[in-house]
Amino acid sequence: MLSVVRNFWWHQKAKMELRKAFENAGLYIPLENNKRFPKIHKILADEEQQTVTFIFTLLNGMDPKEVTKKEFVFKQHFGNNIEIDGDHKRFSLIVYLQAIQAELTYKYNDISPVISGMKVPIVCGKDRNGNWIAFDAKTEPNTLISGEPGSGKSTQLRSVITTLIQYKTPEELHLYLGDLKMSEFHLFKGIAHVQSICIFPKELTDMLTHVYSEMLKRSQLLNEEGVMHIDDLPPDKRVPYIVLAIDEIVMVMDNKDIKSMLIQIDSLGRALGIYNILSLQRPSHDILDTKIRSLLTVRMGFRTTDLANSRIIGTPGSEKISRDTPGRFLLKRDELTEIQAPYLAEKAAEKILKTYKSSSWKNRFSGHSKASKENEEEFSENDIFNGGLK
Ligand SMILES: Nc1ncnc2c1ncn2[C@@H]1O[C@H](COP(=O)(O)OP(=O)(O)OP(=O)(O)O)[C@@H](O)[C@H]1O
Repeated sequence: MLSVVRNFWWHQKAKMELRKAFENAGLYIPLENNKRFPKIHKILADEEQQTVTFIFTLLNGMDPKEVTKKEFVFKQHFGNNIEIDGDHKRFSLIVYLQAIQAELTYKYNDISPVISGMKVPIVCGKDRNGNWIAFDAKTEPNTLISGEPGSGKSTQLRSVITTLIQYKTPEELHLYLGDLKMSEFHLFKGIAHVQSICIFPKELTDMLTHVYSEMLKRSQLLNEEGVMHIDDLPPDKRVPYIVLAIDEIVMVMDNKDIKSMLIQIDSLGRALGIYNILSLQRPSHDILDTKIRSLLTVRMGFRTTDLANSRIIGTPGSEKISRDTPGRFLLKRDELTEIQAPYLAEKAAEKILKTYKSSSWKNRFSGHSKASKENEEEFSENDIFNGGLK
């Protein structure tokens, strides 16, 4: 009985607080001696998720834009951790009772139980409820990481790649890295998993040509063996997973050959065990046209300058991320989730990676190496650019 009473009073208090917020936000219709407020339909408390959700509808004639414009008033009443969503009439206001963790130090041991069992785990970070979030590139093969300078993209790539190196052997996973900013991937030089680190567009073209020809070979192999996925190949014919990661693609997306190969790799890579992660500072419709965007199904939207940028990434709300929280981003998969990325400093990464270095390491496509010439002999330009997989 006591809990029923407590529940009733709690509901009344929450309702009154929302009414006060409507009043301060000017969301009401004045009557002679009274005010008509939006209709509150439901107040739901979720103990597990630590949220309170209000569902309300505006009265006819009320401007829905006022709700988002007056978001600050709702924050004054319910705190900074709220989310307002709705269209022209019906809205939800979610109040998060637990703030997202602002700093999260990268520790492989914390991540390891979450990714256990995944084939090619891509670590994201922690959500509001303190749960680690990661996904398997085997089922979600192509990812876009985007956001303005200093928002945390390179750091995130560093954590993702460092995690993969610790999780898979060099026989199980090959990494192909494009470092067009010439800033990040030097850390991975000498790592046995890493086949190549490219810093110039020509090297990148050679590297992609190689990955593309590998894709054709794998496709033929699956055909010959009559299987649908590289995981189903007989043990003596197994091939490693490939992760292709390119930091800052803006420099090369006007190169038609590179764009064409990326589109084909992203379209066909899933069953062939070839996965792609692209990072990009300033998204625009020119760089991320609809074709490539539709293939990059996972999006990590770090802080952006405005809503237009966030929309291109597919993470509206990224423009609201504060400068004071680098590493904070919105993860778009089926749903949009706010995440804090782990922080792995360069020095800490160097320490982890030391044990994975090989003294016989060679950077395959650096300086336009002969490996690309071998591929050119195996596959003609027609194979590569005019649908050799048909
Ligand atoms: N997950 C994180 N947690 C805490 N701080 C972070 C995190 N990620 C990045 N930072 C801080 O933000 C700084 C910039 O990060 P980073 O270089 O990854 O940004 P970026 O988006 O790649 O920038 P640019 O596009 O200019 O290279 C880092 O030096 C670090 O101080």
